[in-house]
Amino acid sequence: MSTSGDFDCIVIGAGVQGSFTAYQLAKKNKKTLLLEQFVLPHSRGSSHGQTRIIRKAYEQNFYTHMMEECYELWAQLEREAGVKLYRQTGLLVMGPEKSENYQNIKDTLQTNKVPMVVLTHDIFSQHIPNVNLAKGDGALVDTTAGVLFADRTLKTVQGQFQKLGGVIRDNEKVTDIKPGPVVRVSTSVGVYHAKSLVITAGPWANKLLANTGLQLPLEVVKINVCYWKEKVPGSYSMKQRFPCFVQTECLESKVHIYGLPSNEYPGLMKVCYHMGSKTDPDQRDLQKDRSDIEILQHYIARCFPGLIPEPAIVESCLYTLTPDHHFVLDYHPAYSNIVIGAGFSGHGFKFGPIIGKLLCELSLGEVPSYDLSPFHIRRFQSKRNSAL
Ligand SMILES: Cc1cc2nc3c(=O)[nH]c(=O)nc-3n(C[C@H](O)[C@H](O)[C@H](O)COP(=O)(O)OP(=O)(O)OC[C@H]3O[C@@H](n4cnc5c(N)ncnc54)[C@H](O)[C@@H]3O)c2cc1C
Ligand SMILES: O=C(O)[C@@H]1CCCC=N1
Repeated sequence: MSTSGDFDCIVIGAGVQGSFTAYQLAKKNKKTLLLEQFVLPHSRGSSHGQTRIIRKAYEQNFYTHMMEECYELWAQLEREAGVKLYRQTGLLVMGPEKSENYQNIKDTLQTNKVPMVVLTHDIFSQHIPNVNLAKGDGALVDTTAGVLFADRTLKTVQGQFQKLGGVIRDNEKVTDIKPGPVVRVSTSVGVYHAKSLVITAGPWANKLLANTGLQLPLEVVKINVCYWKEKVPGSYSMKQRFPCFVQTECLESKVHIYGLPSNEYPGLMKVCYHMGSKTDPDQRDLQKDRSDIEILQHYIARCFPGLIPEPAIVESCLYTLTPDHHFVLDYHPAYSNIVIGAGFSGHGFKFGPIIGKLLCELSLGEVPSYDLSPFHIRRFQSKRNSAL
């Protein structure tokens, strides 16, 4: 196979965002190359694992708006590939009734007429068994929410990209980028040229952007992905229609705690802390902080009495955080044919199809389908609120 070539577009990074971007470009008949440093599939970045939450329950209207179309795009891909990628379970949101976070989510759902159910304390346990709702906490269910099958998504979207004539070259690390009207990309194997470049390198974004003279305020943190054993197997399972959940804040933590019904490992429910400790993505396994697990243990013992409060499995995954936890979807400030998708801050998977569409639009010089001002690089000069 040739180790050099000319493309309409090169996409760097075959995580969820790069894979959907490459697929969208190929759908528009653009000759596209998707480069990945590791052998695919891999578990060193942010997109691996079996499951992710999809939801419309957000504090900000702009995310809920984007999710309206995004659900359609997920369904379209499922139909096109004949694969099931989404399972509706609902998302239980719990948090201090009067808190800003909880009220903002409720308001956004109401404003956007998203189907939801408010669960008062007197009916809560009828609907959600085996969960203790804290005194003073409100509870609602975003009924549109559910679980995305993550690994299956990557396999599917990369497969569809290849069926459209797209080229994936894995085990090929990008080592240099030379900007210009035609961008020159060097890898561990060869040299490629393209009219435009999309950088979706996840936790490695700043390492790559250094080749273009840009650094973004990104922080990479390692997440301990914890699975907890059900005392009665199946009591929090997807089969029993147990929902995903987010606890916006609680006695133990101001940081969100979230979980998904047991499914991928029978008898084990995934419950995680929405923050981790700083790491270098190439040194991930040296970061051994487990203080979040202690917080989770206390929370689980108090609120999920049907789980053994000791993690049965701990896996690793990386978040790439921006200061406000909103994404970066923008042109490179110095080069209009280099597009950046970065900083997905632990909540970007569900947006994959729409991010792919938007990054494709930017790289083709089209007007983006949504107002991208919340995602512009220039916002880092001013302060903003955080996202869920
Ligand atoms: C534990 C955990 C739980 C999460 N839960 C949810 C959830 O419930 N719902 C949700 O919507 N989101 C969730 N997220 C967030 C979501 O998974 C991420 O936002 C998303 O996966 C980011 O994808 P990415 O493509 O930007 O990054 P990545 O998946 O890391 O992809 C970047 C790719 O670029 C490649 N790369 C980097 N540098 C180079 C180079 N020099 N040359 C070639 N290739 C390179 C990397 O190897 C990698 O494959 C979660 C994340 C984690 C870690
Ligand atoms: O994005 C999601 O839905 C999950 C749950 C809430 C915190 C971050 N990720």
